Amino acid sequence: MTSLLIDNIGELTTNDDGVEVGGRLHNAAIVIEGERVAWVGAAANAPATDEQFDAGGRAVLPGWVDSHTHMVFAGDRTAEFEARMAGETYAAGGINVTVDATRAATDTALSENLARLIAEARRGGTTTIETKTGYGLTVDDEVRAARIASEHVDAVTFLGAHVVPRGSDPTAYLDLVTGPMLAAVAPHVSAVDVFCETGAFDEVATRRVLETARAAGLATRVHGNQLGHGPGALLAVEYGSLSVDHLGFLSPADFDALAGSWSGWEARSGSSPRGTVATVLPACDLSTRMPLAPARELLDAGVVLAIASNCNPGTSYTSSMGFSVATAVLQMGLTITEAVRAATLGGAIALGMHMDGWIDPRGITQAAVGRIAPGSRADLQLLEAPSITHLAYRPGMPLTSAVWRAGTRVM
Ligand SMILES: N=CN[C@@H](CCC(=O)O)C(=O)O
Ligand SMILES: [Zn+2]
Repeated sequence: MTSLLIDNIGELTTNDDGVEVGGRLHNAAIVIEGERVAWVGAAANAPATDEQFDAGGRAVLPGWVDSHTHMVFAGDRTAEFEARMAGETYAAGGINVTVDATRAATDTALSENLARLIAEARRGGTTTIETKTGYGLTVDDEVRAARIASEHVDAVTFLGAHVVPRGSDPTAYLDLVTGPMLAAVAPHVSAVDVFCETGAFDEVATRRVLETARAAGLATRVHGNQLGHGPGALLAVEYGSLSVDHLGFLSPADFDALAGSWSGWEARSGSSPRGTVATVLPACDLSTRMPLAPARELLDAGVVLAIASNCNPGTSYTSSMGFSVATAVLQMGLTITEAVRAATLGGAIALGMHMDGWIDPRGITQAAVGRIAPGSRADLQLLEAPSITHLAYRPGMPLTSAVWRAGTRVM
């Protein structure tokens, strides 16, 4: 197995509290062996290796873990975006425009579009990607989306409960989603999501989706509290969902429930019981002109936070985690260290990938992601900057200089 030394790292962010709590290492080095990190420490103590890469005093951090995207789609929604920027409000019904385009697309077109989006994400430093179905909304179209996604990404989530498709009866559609559709899609996915919102699925319907998913042995996630106050966050906690995502509108009871779900959990060991991750989606909040989720307050309340791109053609047509991190710092009140941690380790926890031994959609057992520590998957990015601070200090600049995923240089 070939070993690679990444040497002369000016600033190394590991997310490994055993190395330095909430901190960054200076004059550091990393050794990669095969797909995993083998050693992390001071450059002066680095062991001999087969190959060497000089980081030139620049910053290295874990690859981004994008725990929330909707990348299996066709078409775009430029006209809807223009109307929104002219004053229209976002409504769930726009999803049906993408459903029509996606159903009409060939497998090859969907696969190529997904590959294009993943390539964009990799160039921006993303090494782990979750994506959802949800633009098919028939049994065949949802299975097709899940199958195509499972050939490309690290985690696939079933989102048949995205919106009731045009022309369908809501009760009959819920029966379909929680019955034959779930059964047909289950072999291709690791989790089930539901859009719990006015215009999508109400509390009763959301409970049914979460109950049937749980009965099928699948993890759950919830799109909640995006367009207004609602039961999404409370239901996610009640059903032990891995994450609840969006969260622009939270009540004190929502904060209490999310924080309570984490009491007694230590991120370092990953010990149970684990709680429900609050996933904020800054690019989506901006693109829909919705209030920014209260990320600062969630962290202060003791909730584990993730930052994701929510890349999709309706509400957030970007896979840029760098942009999301910069927004979280500049507009949501996070420190750069907190934002980077939420966009790496936070996403990994939201996906259940922060510990060794998770299984990818192709059935391959994988090492932990979201940290740079001995034994973790060697997913890391080199910045064209001396410090992660530059991600927010120089917003919008293409700072990703090199990316390794599972020990292989991918950019
Ligand atoms: N909120 C629900 N689903 C997506 C939007 C999908 C769309 O508008 O196409 C989201 O996360 O924002
Ligand atoms: Zn979403």
